[in-house]
Amino acid sequence: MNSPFTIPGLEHLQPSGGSGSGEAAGGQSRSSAVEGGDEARVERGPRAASREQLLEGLNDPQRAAVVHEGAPLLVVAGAGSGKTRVLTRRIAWLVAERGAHPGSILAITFTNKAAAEMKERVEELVGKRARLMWVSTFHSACVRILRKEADKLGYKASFSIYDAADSKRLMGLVLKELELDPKKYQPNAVLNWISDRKNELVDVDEAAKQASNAFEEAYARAYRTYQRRLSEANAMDFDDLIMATVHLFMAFPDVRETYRRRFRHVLVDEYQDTNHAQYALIHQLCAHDPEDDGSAQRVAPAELMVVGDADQSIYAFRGANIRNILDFEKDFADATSILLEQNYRSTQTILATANQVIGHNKGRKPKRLWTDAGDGDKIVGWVADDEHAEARFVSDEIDRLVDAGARPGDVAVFYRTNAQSRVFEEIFMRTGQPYKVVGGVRFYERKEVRDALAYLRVLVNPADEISLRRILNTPKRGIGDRAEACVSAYAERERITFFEALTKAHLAPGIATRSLKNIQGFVDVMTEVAQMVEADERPDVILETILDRSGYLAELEASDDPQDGTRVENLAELVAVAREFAEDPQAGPSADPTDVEAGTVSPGLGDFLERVALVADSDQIPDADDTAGVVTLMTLHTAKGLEFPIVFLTGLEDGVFPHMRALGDASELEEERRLAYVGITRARQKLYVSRAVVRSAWGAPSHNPASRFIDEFPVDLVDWKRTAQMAPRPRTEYSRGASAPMGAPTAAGRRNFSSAAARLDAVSKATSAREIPSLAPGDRVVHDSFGMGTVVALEGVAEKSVASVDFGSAGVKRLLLRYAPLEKL
Ligand SMILES: Nc1ncnc2c1ncn2[C@@H]1O[C@H](COP(=O)(O)OP(=O)(O)OP(=O)(O)O)[C@@H](O)[C@H]1O
Ligand SMILES: [Mg+2]
Repeated sequence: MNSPFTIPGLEHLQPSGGSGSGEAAGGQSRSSAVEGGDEARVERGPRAASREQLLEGLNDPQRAAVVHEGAPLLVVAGAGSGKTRVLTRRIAWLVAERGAHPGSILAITFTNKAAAEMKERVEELVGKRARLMWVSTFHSACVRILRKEADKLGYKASFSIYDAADSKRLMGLVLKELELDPKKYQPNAVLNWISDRKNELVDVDEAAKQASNAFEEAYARAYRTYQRRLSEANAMDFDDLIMATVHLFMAFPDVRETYRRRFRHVLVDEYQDTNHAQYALIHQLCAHDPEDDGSAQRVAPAELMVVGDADQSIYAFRGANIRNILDFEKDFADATSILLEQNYRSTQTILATANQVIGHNKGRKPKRLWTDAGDGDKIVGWVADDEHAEARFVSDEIDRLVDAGARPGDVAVFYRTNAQSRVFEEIFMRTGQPYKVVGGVRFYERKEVRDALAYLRVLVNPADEISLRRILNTPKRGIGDRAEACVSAYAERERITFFEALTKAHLAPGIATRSLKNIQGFVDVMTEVAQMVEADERPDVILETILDRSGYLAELEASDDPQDGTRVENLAELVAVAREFAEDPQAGPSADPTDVEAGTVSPGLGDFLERVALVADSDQIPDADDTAGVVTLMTLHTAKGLEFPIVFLTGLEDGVFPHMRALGDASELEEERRLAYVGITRARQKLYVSRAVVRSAWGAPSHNPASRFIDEFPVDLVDWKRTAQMAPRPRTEYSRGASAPMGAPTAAGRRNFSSAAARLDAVSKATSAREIPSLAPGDRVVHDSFGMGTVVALEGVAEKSVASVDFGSAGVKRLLLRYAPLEKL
């Protein structure tokens, strides 16, 4: 079956195929989060690679990094210089040549997807025992530690992991409890503030001390209450995972000692994007122990290797601290650095452009990054009238490239913000070009999926109040807000959890008899199914049982709303995900070798929930083998670490990229420029840059001047195939704003305004009731989420017309035409 982690409705857009070559001159190649390349030549199977094979295809400094022993090692180098390749080979080298036990290796990657690929490569080199390594993101590694040690922090091992939506709900409750005006204190703003504190390891008490005005005091109070409620719910948010692990090590030196004894080798990719908390964690494991006066039997610190590129630091907004890489030699005694200077990814043209752009950032260490891949093609520039014309250009150009022998899987389209994918999706749907949006609408964010997961979480952790309240009256079972409030008040008074209060609801004052009966029914079902969890029943079986026993499925099935049909299918998909997990815990992109594989424990519901909780945006990158026929769309942030033969860098406009927010801020502008550097250096052979003169953002069309980054491109390396139509000044078009006079719309501009107005109109129609298209069986249609389909049947009349449409692998859907975002082709 398809990967369970793809978005239902888009799976049909994944033909198969794929080949690889790590050599830029090697023609067709696939995208890869780590390295494609000559790894493919290394024999698969249990036989370990020879010493020569482990060092094959590495240059001298790369080899030096692989075989380095002892002191902390920093590999700094520009994009595409083989940092990730070196890290991967070093792991294999440690196991194969230095006799390191795989279980003594902790390797940190930025995404679960990258971790899975890295593990696979190492396994190819050293065989199955590679599975005992910890190759994971910071978050996954911390979860594994915390599951074992949770009790020391006052948590149960079954703690829930709250994602952004859960945290927001909880913050809503917190703000209410503290009677903070929701207009002044937005949940997201408070959460961001708290996240910043956690990334800096500032705990609740410290934050309260630091607060210097009434606003901050209120934030600090919200932080305190939020943490209290998280811990009452036996839950942690994402930032807690790291902070709690650091605090654990600080508070329990013996625990830290255990992990220092265990991890003899720590390796970190993308080190430039670590934040302070992550840095502290590495420090705990790898720095000399300041309390070690030689008297106690302390363990020597682990061998540490970090690789990174300060020019690619793009997560400052999430607390990443570029100083971590700049100060490495200060932070770790007797550290060594190795520089890599040869780029193996891109042509000279692409590299020169990237180097020149990033050269505009101040206070960076200049780097010499060179390639012997040859000049390659010039960069192609295109100025479109509006964003639709830009998308058309990209689409036409892809057609042309494919006719000339390229595969759609070789192509990536990048943009600054998620919302920009929409126009590209529209045109690809029209032309029938299969595509994949990485990090778009997420399967796990759909309501029904979240509801189902909330049920499971409560079964594992009844203290999880947010999940419990979510499902208490979903489906509707006659437990109203009033009853919920009574239970909540009772819980607070008795200092018991919300679930316990439910079991004793008859003792809580003010609840109507009918509500009591309904509460009892709910508690009975949960208690009964929880016994299956106790008995270690398979996650898929538990899921099916609870969907059935809770009445959730029945309610959807009885509904006339065609959307509910889709919901049932999504739940079926979730059951399939759980089944696949039960049968093969290694499956899925965030696979992590746990004790499960060691054969000690069978994969339980808790393991399944953990897997699901840790699936990050970027994990929707399809497997290389699935992507040969699929164009990849993604934001620049998601593109980090990847490579593609052909790249379209779109929306190069001031206010779009660089982002509006950064225009007035020198340091944010530098971060945007690093993002541009990341984008340009993803391209191996061919780079396109484009911009739109008029763009409708949030519905209102605006004239955006050309991105200032375009000014920074070497003029002679860009071949402008089309320049702005309205300002025919070919010699000045590189300069910012020259082609798009503000406030002076030309005829073309006005046309765009009116077409934008028409689109707006269409949008507002689409969100309310819409005109019912006249359809006949056999008609081709396109749906906003399911893509292209064929009408197979029609029923009902006028307002009640329902069409059954076959959307290929997304299945046949019944859609109420009055509301469905459906267009006849
Ligand atoms: N010595 C080498 N010979 C041939 N190809 C190489 C060599 N080193 C790296 N490569 C190839 O160059 C490409 C870039 O390597 P890699 O992804 O490891 O670079 P990176 O430094 O991690 O890049 P980024 O900064 O973008 O993360 C890959 O296709 C890799 O297989
Ligand atoms: Mg890399």
